Amino acid sequence: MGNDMHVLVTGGAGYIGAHACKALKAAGFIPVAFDNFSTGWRQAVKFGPMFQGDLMDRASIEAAIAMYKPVAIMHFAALSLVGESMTNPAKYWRVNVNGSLNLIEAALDAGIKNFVFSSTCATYGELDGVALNEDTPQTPINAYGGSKRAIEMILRDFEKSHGLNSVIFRYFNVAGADPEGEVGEQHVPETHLIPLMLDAIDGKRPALTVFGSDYKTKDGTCIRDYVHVMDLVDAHILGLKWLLEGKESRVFCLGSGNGFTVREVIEASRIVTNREVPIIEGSRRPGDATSLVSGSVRAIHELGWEPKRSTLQQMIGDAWRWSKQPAFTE
Ligand SMILES: NC(=O)c1ccc[n+]([C@@H]2O[C@H](COP(=O)([O-])OP(=O)(O)OC[C@H]3O[C@@H](n4cnc5c(N)ncnc54)[C@H](O)[C@@H]3O)[C@@H](O)[C@H]2O)c1
Ligand SMILES: O=c1ccn([C@@H]2O[C@H](COP(=O)(O)OP(=O)(O)O[C@H]3O[C@H](CO)[C@H](O)[C@H](O)[C@H]3O)[C@@H](O)[C@H]2O)c(=O)[nH]1
Repeated sequence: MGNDMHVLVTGGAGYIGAHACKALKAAGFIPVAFDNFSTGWRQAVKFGPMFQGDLMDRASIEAAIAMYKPVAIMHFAALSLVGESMTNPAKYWRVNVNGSLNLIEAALDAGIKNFVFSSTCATYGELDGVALNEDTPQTPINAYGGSKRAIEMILRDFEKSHGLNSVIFRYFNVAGADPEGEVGEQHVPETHLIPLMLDAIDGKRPALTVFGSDYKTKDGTCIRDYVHVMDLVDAHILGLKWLLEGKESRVFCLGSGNGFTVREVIEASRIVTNREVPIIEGSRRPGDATSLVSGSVRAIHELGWEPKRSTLQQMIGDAWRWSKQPAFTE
């Protein structure tokens, strides 16, 4: 790839965006981390320029695009707490949808037509036990999933009207950290299962609360499909190249295809760390679907994606090593 191909990475200071910046640099691109640092970290911007801006401030997006003239946008920036989206849906519709609209319009005005977007399996909703793929109907049950579904629809409409090309990735549960330890997951507040579990093992939290033991699953706890963050960002490089080669807009699910209950993840963490996980049995968390597991092989067949690291053992092991490093402070 060209020497000076900039890619604007919104949310490039966040968990997945920072890993994507690392992968972009390794693939010969220059990742420009566009971020308002609401949940991201300046110290996670290590692989290219940093641009402080906000999706809600269209002028800041235009300024970043004018400065770097990116060949494409990778759009990670979003609010993504399912629980908060249930109590404050307006915030999710405003930031995720209006913010994305600002970004898409600014990109099109500057002649940028290549767009890689972070969507989610939370757009599917409660589809008990069905293996999910790109053709599964989307009926989100929380405002977070609803807002992501709306952005997917905007991208499709803008393709018809303005020739925008997009690769939409619907992620399952992203986990793990850069095995080389340069970046990793650090959310405040943390809501994700694996980092919370590791904190409980390490005594940084009193215990892990298991959200519901009365689901209709083999052990009563929710089933999720966990995918390693480095595998996930590998797919983004393939998706970017797909667009730069002029191929058609496409949706891809990114999951490992394996579903694990919360109790199975607890057991895997016990084995990886050789420590007990202190747990409390709690009630269900509003907005949680019973089971979300990918049944798709499209990314493997069409993009040539090879998820190599998405075993529970590797994801938990990499997250565990990351948790032992000094935390980001700014
Ligand atoms: N983590 C997962 O398991 C998962 C699963 C499915 C989809 N996703 C999606 O992937 C994307 C990245 O998730 P993450 O876990 O890295 O989240 P994150 O919170 O770590 O990163 C989001 C980044 O966007 C920035 N940001 C937020 N609002 C902004 C705004 N208005 N303007 C500019 N920057 C803003 C934050 O400061 C942060 O750096 C999100 O779109 C999320 O919905 C994540
Ligand atoms: O303290 C906890 C945290 C989580 N869980 C359970 O662990 C599983 C995983 O929960 P996470 O919060 O780690 O992730 P989600 O499944 O809620 O993920 C959702 O939110 C993510 C964004 O944060 C992604 O968008 C993803 O696609 C979407 O399904 C769920 O069954 C949840 O109930 C617990 O039991 N206790």
